[in-house]
Amino acid sequence: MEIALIAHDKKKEEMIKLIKENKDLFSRHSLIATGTTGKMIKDKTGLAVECLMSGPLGGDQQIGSRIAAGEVDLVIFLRDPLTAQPHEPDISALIRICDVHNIPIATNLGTAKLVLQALATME
Ligand SMILES: O=C(CO)COP(=O)(O)O
Repeated sequence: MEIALIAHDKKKEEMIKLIKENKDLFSRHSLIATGTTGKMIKDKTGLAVECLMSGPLGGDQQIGSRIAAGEVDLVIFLRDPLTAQPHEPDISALIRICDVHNIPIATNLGTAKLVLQALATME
C-alpha cells in the first residue's frame, strides 16, 4: 500500500511515536510525506520515505494530486485543531479529495490506531 503521512508541528512527536510502535507494519508499505514530517520520520525511525514539499509550501496539494491520480491508499494526517494554519485551504482540499475518492484518512491518533490495527489484519 501507498501510505501518506502528514503531521502538524504540535503533532509530530505523536506521529513519530505511532510509527515507532508500528515500525514493522510501516516497513512493509511505501511511505510518502510532506517535507518536514517526512524528514523527521526518516531521521528518527530510519524508514524510507518519499518527501514532498513542506505543507505550507504546497505539500498537502502534492499529496492531494497523488490521491486524485489513484496513487495513495491511506492517509494518516495528525492535524492540530487548536492552531490556525496559513494553508488551511490546502488542508481542506486534501480532506475533500480523500472523500471524493473514498480514500481512508485518519485525522487523529485514535482513528490512526484503529486503521493500523485493521491494516495489520488485512496483510
Ligand atoms: O503543514 C503540514 C500539513 O498541513 C505539514 O507539513 P510539514 O510536514 O512540512 O510540516
